[in-house]
Amino acid sequence: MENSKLSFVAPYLVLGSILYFIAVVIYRLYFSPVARFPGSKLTAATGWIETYYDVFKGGQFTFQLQKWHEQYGPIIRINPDEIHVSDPDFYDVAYASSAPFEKMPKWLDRFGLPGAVQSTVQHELHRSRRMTLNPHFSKKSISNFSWFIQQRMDQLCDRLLREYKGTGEAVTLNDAWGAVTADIIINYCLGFDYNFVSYPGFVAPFTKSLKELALGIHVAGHFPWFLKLLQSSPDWLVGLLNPGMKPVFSFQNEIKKQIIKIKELDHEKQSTERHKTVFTDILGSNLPPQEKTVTRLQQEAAGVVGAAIETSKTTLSVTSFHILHNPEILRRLTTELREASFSDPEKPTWSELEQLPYLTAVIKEGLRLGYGVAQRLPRISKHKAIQYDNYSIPPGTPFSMSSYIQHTSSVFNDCFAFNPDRWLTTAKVASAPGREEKSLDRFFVPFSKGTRWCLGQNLAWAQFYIGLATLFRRVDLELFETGPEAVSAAREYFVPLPPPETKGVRATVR
Ligand code: HEM
Repeated sequence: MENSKLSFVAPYLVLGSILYFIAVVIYRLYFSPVARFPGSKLTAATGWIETYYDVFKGGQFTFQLQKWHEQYGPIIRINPDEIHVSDPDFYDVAYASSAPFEKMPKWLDRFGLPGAVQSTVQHELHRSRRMTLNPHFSKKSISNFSWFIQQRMDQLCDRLLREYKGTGEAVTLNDAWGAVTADIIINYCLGFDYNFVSYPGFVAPFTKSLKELALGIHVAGHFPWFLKLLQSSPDWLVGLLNPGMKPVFSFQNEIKKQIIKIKELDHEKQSTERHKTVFTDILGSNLPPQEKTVTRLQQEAAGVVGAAIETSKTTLSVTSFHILHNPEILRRLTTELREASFSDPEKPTWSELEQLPYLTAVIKEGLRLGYGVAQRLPRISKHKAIQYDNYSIPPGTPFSMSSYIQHTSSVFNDCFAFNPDRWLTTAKVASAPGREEKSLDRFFVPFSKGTRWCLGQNLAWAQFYIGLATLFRRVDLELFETGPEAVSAAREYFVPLPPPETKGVRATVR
């Protein structure tokens, strides 16, 4: 009896689903507010195309966007809901500093950190969170901490000279930079010193786990239920299934302990701490109590640390590769560093290093070809349409641009070549014939622009100046079995990654 009921209903269910699917596709293709935007009909009809390129083809959606732009023009629809623009001049509109743009609600949970500043959807909530954090990342605040960056770089160079010099053994610079960067950011934000720089081969289980986490970003973005399932499972079970995640759990537990400890200190003691952590700032702010819960603080801290490590590590590795791969660049850089006069010749300050034109140009070129966050950065204008050429992007529609596509656009002549000299001329460029000519800096967007631009860029700049100057002043490195593919952007997992078979930027010490 039950069986015959089921066999009666089943065909109607199947037919109903097919009709629903057809109706959705017809709506998306012909009646959606973004139906008239150019682009592939297939990706306009279903979000599975994005999932296919991101998850099943391994971080290929960003590169597919570029191919679609070549085919359909500068403004395209990239999935049923979202518009992508490839026009260097539009960046100042899409990421305008005066615009109260929001982020996409569907990405709120993809890092598993919905309480973190970078996940925040609403403009006002983001503003209050960001204003609390801003002073901690001001230039003055970072300058006061630059002694630690120098100290950690000296420790790294001492080890390279003591353990690697003349041995022929190669060091993987990605790991070395990962260790330094993680030490710096964790100490600066949380007040712990893990001393990853002292680990064998500079490989710490924690930084290894972060790499693995990055590889999960597309699965978490496209299948949020999977992340929720992992988060609701006990740590011991996830650790059993994926032992690589254990260091992340213990890091999160330590953050929790630290927050509880700081919460227990009274106000006076908090403000006299030797080095103030981000928690001290948030707890001492006038944010409402729901913003000061242990869970929210834990997510904010993990978010800041996560945002810092992979981006800085990639940029420093890419820059180091290009310096070592181009003898003329290495020669000019080391000559400038040797001939400059510093108040303390052994330890130039960040502000003294900023005055060096060639070092600055090398860092900028490293940031350009490191792409920072290679994935597109969607924004939503809630109430006002955004105009691009003859197209009006309706309010509530996500629109995005990508640093990868911006930095490989025609404004950067021979865009894949590492050419610091492009930053040394004052010549202006136009993104197309007849358009306004602007300085190249206007097209430089590794930290994005607008209200959501990188919170940690002062710390990033300080690390790059002090880090690269110390390494290339003190250590004579030579690339070891490393070609350009080791720093090529072959996959996009939020940050750009080289092909999986590459072994990183390896070098011996002469
Ligand atoms: C090479 C180094 C870095 C690059 C290229 C970079 C790039 C970026 C970009 C493009 C964004 C915007 C992301 C978005 O719109 O979703 C961003 C945001 C952010 N970055 Fe960085 N970043 C770097 C280093 C750092 C460091 C060292 C820190 C930590 C101190 C940091 C913390 C953050 C945070 C917290 C946000 C979110 C800001 C917000 O939503 O208001 N970043 N970063």
